[in-house]
Amino acid sequence: MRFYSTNNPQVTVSAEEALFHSMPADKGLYMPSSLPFLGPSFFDSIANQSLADIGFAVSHALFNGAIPKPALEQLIHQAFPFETPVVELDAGRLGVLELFHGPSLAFKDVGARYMAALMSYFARNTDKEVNILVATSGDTGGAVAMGFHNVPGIRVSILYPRGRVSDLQEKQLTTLGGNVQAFEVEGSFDDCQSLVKQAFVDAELNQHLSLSSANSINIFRLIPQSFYYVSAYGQVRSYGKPIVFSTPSGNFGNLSAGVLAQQMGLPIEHFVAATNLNHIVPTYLQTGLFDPKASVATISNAMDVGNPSNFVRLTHLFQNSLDRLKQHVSGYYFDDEETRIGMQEVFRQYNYVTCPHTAIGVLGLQAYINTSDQDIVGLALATAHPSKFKPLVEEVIGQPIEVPDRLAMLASRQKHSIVIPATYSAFKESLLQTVL
Ligand SMILES: N[C@@H](CCOP(=O)(O)O)C(=O)O
Repeated sequence: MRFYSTNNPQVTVSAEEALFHSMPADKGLYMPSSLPFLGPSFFDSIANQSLADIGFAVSHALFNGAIPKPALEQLIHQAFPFETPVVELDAGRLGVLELFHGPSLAFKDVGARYMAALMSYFARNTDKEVNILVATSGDTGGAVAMGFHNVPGIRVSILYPRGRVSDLQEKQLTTLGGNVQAFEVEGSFDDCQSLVKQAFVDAELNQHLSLSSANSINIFRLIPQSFYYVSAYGQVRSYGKPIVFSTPSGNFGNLSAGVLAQQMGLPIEHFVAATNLNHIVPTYLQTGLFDPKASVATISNAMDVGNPSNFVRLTHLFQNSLDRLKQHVSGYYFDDEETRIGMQEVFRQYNYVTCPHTAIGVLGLQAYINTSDQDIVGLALATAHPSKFKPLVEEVIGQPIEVPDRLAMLASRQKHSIVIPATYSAFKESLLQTVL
């Protein structure tokens, strides 16, 4: 499997290089040079297996022997000791795909743990330290912190926007210690993401440090996210209806992963791109104008992204054709008041508690269903456990909710962060001081 840069399709690199270097020097993003069409019969044969078995079967087809089968099988089973169950809200019509059963209680565990396993495999014979930089608006940071905590030869630096993540999300980023450190940036998520991207193309910094990313700019964060679309298909295909996924979106990695699965031959009828007021992609789908903006703070903070990294991948996946993109993806967006009402309605109608992001996924799906005359099974991706947003969720639904022990125990832990202004010079200086 080789990967090209979206800025220069002529130059390709190996899987190992795309994994460790994350971003090409020309500032594009890596994409698979050729995606194997595995076909519906391949997916039918694996779709009812565990997430780990699905991950192994798809990875084996993609790596095509580059990682020996027993090693691949072992590393993927270590990465995925959890499942991604579908919970039906209205049987055969509407459900949620729960992606929050991993250690950090968010869908990002799937990509982060797969990357950590692959990096450990490829780095097993070197003593070079890899520095992972990651920008987070809430969920990626916690998953990466846990996925890479105590992984030998790896240091993790997490950048997050001060005051713009939930309390428990912040504890996940700032309390592990060891090889994980957190930079609390006086700015927005977009500032954090821009600092990380500048670091990757800073020749001087790259002389001192071997840098890699665990954000969705790294194609190996996205590939494993395609596995749970396969698992979902297996759980609802017996209805024999077209399947529509509604993906709550910020950086658009999750939706791009679904499109990768679709293009490998997984029968997916349509996608809904559901966002909060950071509606750059739904607006693009309406107007054809891609107009990134400074992000707006919302109650669905993990989706507060004003310049979605993976937009370029989405356009490449549809050969830069807006019409093709629109055939497969519809966009909807919702403000905070609509999100709150959505959370209340899902709780009232189905006795199911959602986080604000998942509620936006359900709202997007309902909006799509209202415009479609097809009889479909709609699945909204439940991206995070509601307890990560406990005070908000309890206030909105008017009831206390339970917090899983692994999250509750963080509340009393001491936060450690390095506060920096949102300037590249401050970040670079601080990074060099702490990791060299
Ligand atoms: N929604 C993310 C923002 C970073 O996105 P990523 O998919 O590129 O890691 C978060 O929760 O941090």
